[in-house]
Amino acid sequence: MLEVSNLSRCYGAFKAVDNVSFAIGKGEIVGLLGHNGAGKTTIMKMLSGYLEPDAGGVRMDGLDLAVHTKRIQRQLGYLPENLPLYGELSVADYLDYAADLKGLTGDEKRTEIRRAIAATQLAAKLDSPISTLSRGFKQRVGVAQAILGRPRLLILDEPTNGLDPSQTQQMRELIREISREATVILSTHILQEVDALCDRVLIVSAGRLAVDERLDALRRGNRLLLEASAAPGIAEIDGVASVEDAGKGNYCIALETDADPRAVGAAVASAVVQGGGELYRLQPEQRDLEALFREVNEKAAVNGKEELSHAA
Ligand SMILES: Nc1ncnc2c1ncn2[C@@H]1O[C@H](COP(=O)(O)OP(=O)(O)OP(=O)(O)O)[C@@H](O)[C@H]1O
Repeated sequence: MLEVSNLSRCYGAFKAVDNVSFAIGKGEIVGLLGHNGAGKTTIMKMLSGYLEPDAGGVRMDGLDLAVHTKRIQRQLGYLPENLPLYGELSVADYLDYAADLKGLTGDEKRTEIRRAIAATQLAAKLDSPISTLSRGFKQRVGVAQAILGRPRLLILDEPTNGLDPSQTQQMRELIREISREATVILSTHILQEVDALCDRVLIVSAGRLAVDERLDALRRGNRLLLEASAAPGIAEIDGVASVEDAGKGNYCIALETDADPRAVGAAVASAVVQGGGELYRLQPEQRDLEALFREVNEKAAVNGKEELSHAA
């Protein structure tokens, strides 16, 4: 549904997004995770057509966003990080204005506004000026404008930013509800948010895409750690994506997405033994989002130091 190819964007000489590619299918909830300044907002702005990439492109259902900008924007909803809400407008007036901006008219406009109000439970606040709303309600107004027109792709930048725990819970339920009809990309730097909501995680580090992984695969464990005297022919085993030789008889075996770790483990064990080698250890690697995130950041820190020493 959404194809992002080699997206890059600089601010002056600084490269904020560097050659990012991924594809997202219909109905997925994808978390875009990364430290402050990693490039999440810049990517989302480019996905929504509000910022032009310097290189690369975005396609939705095969259509190029740079060419069919308006047509694609009508099918997407965007909650920016700092949504400019007009404080003096009432919630009802603001949503009316937002619906106009989306090109909604007549009955469709009325139906859509009603639907967005019901989905975000804003009925009690319709006449309240936005400036008088709590942070949580302002965020709901932001989501309400984003879902007007039943977007097929919803892009939410930090949707629970500044919300208290109960508002956060309500927002997560709302996002789950919305995802029944739409593909959702949400950016956050909160790991639990991704764990609680998403099917898949993209981790951005220093503008680059460091990880693109399904959370069920991550939980199931998609790597095997092998310690053996030799690892003959392991890379050719069905279900093995790659084998990294970590030295001293240690190998890290990455599995293909749909591979069964038990079946691949059994095949690896036989390959070692039948090849005349000795098997010392074979186990699935236990990883969770936190470990993965830590790994990415450690790698980024090492790369950063190397780049600095090259520059010196
Ligand atoms: N308009 C701009 N001009 C110059 N630099 C910018 C601009 N917008 C973003 N940057 C820089 O680009 C980098 C990526 O910023 P971006 O806002 O995309 O990161 P982020 O991952 O969304 O961060 P956060 O989690 O803090 O919102 C940062 O170093 C930021 O300072």
